[in-house]
Formats: sequence, C-alpha cells, structure tokens
Amino acid sequence: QDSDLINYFTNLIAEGQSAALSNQLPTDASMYKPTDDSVTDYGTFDFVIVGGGVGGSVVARRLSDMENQKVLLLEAGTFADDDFYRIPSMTAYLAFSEVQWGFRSIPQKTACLGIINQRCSAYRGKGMGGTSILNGGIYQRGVPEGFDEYAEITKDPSWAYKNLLPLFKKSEDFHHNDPDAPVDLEYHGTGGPLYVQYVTPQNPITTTFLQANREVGNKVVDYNGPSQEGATVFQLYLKNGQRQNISSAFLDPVMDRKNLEVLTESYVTKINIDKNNKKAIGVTFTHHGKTYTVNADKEVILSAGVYQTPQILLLSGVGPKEHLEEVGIEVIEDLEGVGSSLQDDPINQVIVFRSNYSAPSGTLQEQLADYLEGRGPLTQVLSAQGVSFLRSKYEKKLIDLELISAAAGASEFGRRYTDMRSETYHALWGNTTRGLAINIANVNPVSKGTVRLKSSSPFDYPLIDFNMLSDPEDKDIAVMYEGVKMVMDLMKTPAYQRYGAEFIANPIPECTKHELWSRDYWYCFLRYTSTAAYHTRGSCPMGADPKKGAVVDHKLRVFGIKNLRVIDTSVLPVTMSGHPTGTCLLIAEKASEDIKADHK
Ligand SMILES: Cc1cc2nc3c(=O)[nH]c(=O)nc-3n(C[C@H](O)[C@H](O)[C@H](O)COP(=O)(O)OP(=O)(O)OC[C@H]3O[C@@H](n4cnc5c(N)ncnc54)[C@H](O)[C@@H]3O)c2cc1C
Repeated sequence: QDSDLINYFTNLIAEGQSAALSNQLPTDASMYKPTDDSVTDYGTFDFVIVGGGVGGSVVARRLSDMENQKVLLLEAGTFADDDFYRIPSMTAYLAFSEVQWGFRSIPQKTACLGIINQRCSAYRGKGMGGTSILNGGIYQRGVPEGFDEYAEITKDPSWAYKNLLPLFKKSEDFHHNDPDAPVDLEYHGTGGPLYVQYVTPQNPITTTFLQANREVGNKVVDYNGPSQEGATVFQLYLKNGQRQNISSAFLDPVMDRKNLEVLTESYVTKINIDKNNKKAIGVTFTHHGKTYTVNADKEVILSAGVYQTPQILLLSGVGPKEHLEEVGIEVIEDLEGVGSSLQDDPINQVIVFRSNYSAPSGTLQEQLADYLEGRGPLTQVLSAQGVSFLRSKYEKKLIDLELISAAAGASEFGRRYTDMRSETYHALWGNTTRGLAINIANVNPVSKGTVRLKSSSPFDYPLIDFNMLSDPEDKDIAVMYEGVKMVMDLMKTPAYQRYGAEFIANPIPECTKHELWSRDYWYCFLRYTSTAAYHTRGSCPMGADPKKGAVVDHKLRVFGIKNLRVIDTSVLPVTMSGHPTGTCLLIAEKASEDIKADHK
C-alpha cells in the first residue's frame, strides 16, 4: 500500500513540476467575461465578503459564528487544497499553476532591473485561501512597536500591541515541536484554528546560520515573542509536515454552517453604491459566464487583496478623482489614498557562496516515505529555514533588515521563478549547484508605489508600480547595503568557514562600470537583483484623515461610503517588519469583533 502511495506521489510531483516549466499565466481577467448581457438577482445576505484569501477566510468564519446573520463569500478561484498543493517543498511550482493570477509590475526604473523587461513579478494566489495557497507558510506577527504605531496613526489605542496579543493567540494552535528552538510560551496560543510549528529537523545549514549569528553577537529568539530582533528558525503553519492554507484552517471546519455560503469561480466587478446616500448595497459579479447582483443588508467587506481591493474600489467610483476621470469612471467618492501608497519590501535575489556543504539527500522515494511520516525535505518550503531580523544603523525603533538563509543551487526552474534575465541569474549563481545563499530584505522601506486602473474594464489587470528603492535620499538602498556588509561578516565566521564558504565573485555585467565591490558597485548590484519580497501592503491604508491618504478608519470602514469595510493587507499603514499573513489574520480577527459588536 505504501508503495502505491509513493508511486502516486511520484507521478503527481513529476506532473506538477513539468507543468510549472511550461504553463503560461494569464495576462488579464477576460476568462471571467460574461457571455450575454443578462443580469440575475442572487438574493440578499447580511454580509457579502469579496475574496476568500487570508482576510476573507477569517472574517467569513468569525461572522458566521452569528447564527442569525447570513454570510456570502465570493471567490474568483476554486478550492485549491489537493495532495500536490499540500506538499510544502512544491510551493514554488504553484506560482505557475491555475491558482496564480500572474500580475506583473509596470517596467521599473530603480529596482528589478535584472528582471525580464524590468517588470517585477507580483505573485498572488487565486482560490480559497488566497495567496496562502502558494506562499512560504511563514507565521510571523510583526514587531510589537509597529502596532503601537498603528495606534498612533489611527488615534485608537486598541491597536496597541498589548491589546492585540489575545487576538493573535486566538488564531493560533502552537506546537513547540523543536526543543532546540527558542520559545516564549506565554506569547503563543493553543486550540485556535491555525496549527503552527517549527520547521524540523533543522538542517545543518540552519544550525550553521544560527551559530554564525551568535558569533557576530546576534541573539537567538522566538520572533513571535516579546522582541523580534535576533536570529531564529521559521515558524510555519504546517500541520504534520503538510501545508495548510488559511481557508482550510479556518473555513473547512465550519463549511456545513447553514448561514454561510461560499461561491467560488465568482469574479466581483463592482461594489453597488446607492449614490443618494453613499451606501454600499451589494456587489455585481460574474459566475460561469453570467452576471449577477447580490444585496448586502448590513455590509460589503472587501478582502480581495492588495491589488484587487483598490482595483474594485476604483472600478466602483471610489478613488482619486483625477485618475477616475482619466479612465472614464463616474466619481462617487473622491478618496485620494485608494491605490496611492502601495509598498513592498525590496529583497535581493541572494548573495551566493560556494561551499563544500552537500545537503543530505536521498531518492525521491525515500523522501516520500519520510513525507508520509510528516518529516524530511519534502516537508520544507524550499530549503529556507533560518532567518534573522536585525536593525541597521539607520533604524531606531522597528526592524529594517531580514536575512534569510538557504542552501540552494542554480536551476532552470530557479531562473523561471525569479524571472531574471539569464545574464543576471548566471552572474549571481555562477555554475554553483550547491551554494549557500542569503537573501537581504529591507523590511521598513520608505519608497511607495501605486495601483491604478489600465481602463474602466474590470477584465483588465490593474497597473502595479512598486517603485521600490526610489526614495531620493537613497535611504532604502543604504539599508540594504548595510545588509550586504552583515552577510559578508556572517560568512567570515568560523561557523561558515567550516564549510569553506567563499563569495562567488562574478560581477553583474551592467555594474562593472563601478569599481568592483565598492559601495557604488553594490548599489548597482542591489538595483539589478532586488525584487518584491511579497510583503505587499498599504494600497488602502488605515488612518485618521482621508485628506492625508487614509482610505479606511480605525475600524477599517471606508471613508465616505457607508456599510463598506476593507479587511486585508491593503489596510496595513506601516511595515510589519516581515511576513504579512500573521498581521492579516490579526486585523481580520480584530475587525470581526468590531463588526460583531456593531451587529449583535
Ligand atoms: C510567493 C509568496 C510567498 C509568500 N510567503 C509568505 C509567508 O511565508 N508568510 C507570510 O506571512 N506571507 C507570505 N506571503 C504574503 C501573504 O501570502 C499575503 O500577504 C496574504 O495572503 C495577503 O492576504 P490578503 O487577504 O490581503 O489577500 P489574498 O490572500 O491574496 O486574498 C485575496 C483573495 O481575493 C480573491 N479575489 C481577488 N479579486 C477578486 C475579485 N474581483 N472577485 C472575487 N475574488 C477576488 C483572490 O483570488 C484571493 O483569493 C507570500 C506571498 C507570496 C506571493
């Protein structure tokens, strides 16, 4: 029986990997176009939630706790939780499957220069669970001081970290499965919907990374404890070595609730707003070639993610007047901030070191036998396990640098995933197949970009401009350069020198005009090799004043439009210094409590 299972998984992996090398991603949403002009009434619900991703799944679960409230969740994709999706080490391949929207930025001038056409990829999940279908599964909450900043920005003390800790714990079912990994148990919850565990076993490269950090004076910490600063191993929302997504964790257990309907393959094109009283009354969507409208008696909740939430607001006439007029959309509410402050963290596509380390391997069949027992390399999302969150000399309060360690090699798929031009990719990796790699991310940048409409058609993809590393003072790139120096110091430690770590000194061709390894060379290197870390946020930020760019208030209600909230990563006003899913869960838990209080 075991050998049947192993054969089944062997074929599944072969098919999934080969599809990922050839699949072409869509360039627009025309697959959702209706085939006729008819419009059908889909009825009335109390709450209509747009998008079944991280925010939407949590809100649907929590609002449907109220048995007397009817909840409809509309999701453009389908359920994406089969055996292939659940194998953590297959994560990267999902970027080239039908659960990925396929967005790209417009051509960039200050980062992503080594990417084909200078267009950073903007991966986003499509389906129940949203981007958590294909993300790294890293569970990280964000620096406590960052939430204190939310409280200041919104003038609402309930956003202070000390008030949020119980809500973080509410989502979590923490399992301290690695006795070597540090933990502050009073900061963790048990019994919540999301199973969280450490990556085990730690691979030797991770142990080396931690040791090297100790040798340069960094602490080893539980990054979800009182302080995020230091080095550690990722906590992931895996369950018994398999990927969960946020929908499978939060919604699967309640899918039989009579007051909850989840309608997949439903693409929302517009929020219907009563112009007389500026009240959201429902949405329009397409489903299997037909157009529908559905009414929301109480609220419409937008959880379509950081690109499509602003897109839907703009399509509905809520956004900067000038832009709406430019694309020919009637202005219902002139709200300057919609799509105007997109942020992502620039991450450099690794500095690679040659070494004499060889990763413990085994045949696929052996790895599958381990996987079926919940352990081994297939239970690991890539080989990245070790991380440090650090502060450069420019940062006084939050964390501004994240270093991620992995053991990896050059491959055709690796090039496709990063979408780098061959020359840049090969300069980075040389012909190393067994490299030690470290990524550097600036997790508190100041540069901001935009999300805008290409046209008034909901079937065009939005125009995404990350505009990373564009600040005139060059602070964002200076922070990354500090990261380069830290990586070089780490590699000189006895811990790394045991593996003979040696920097692969193949310069990026376009940067050889600068003196090699000078500050100017590294700045050029960083602009060529940096792309978005997918910590994308802030396209509809919360705040106190819509005239200063806020789109939603402290309870995530859209300024100027009644009965409309945004509950997803669009609302995050400042960095969470790392990976956003934990923060998104938190804001969804918090907003659900506010909504429940309003509609008891
Ligand atoms: C490659 C990658 C790796 C990542 N790794 C991590 C990680 O390890 N840890 C971490 O914390 N974060 C990670 N992230 C980021 C994290 O996954 C996202 O920040 C998070 O999923 C955002 O949640 P959301 O609710 O804002 O949007 P999403 O989860 O993207 O959900 C939005 C949902 O809305 C749906 N939708 C959009 N438009 C419409 C429409 N018009 N009609 C109907 N439905 C619609 C989408 O299909 C999607 O399901 C990663 C992201 C990427 C791309």
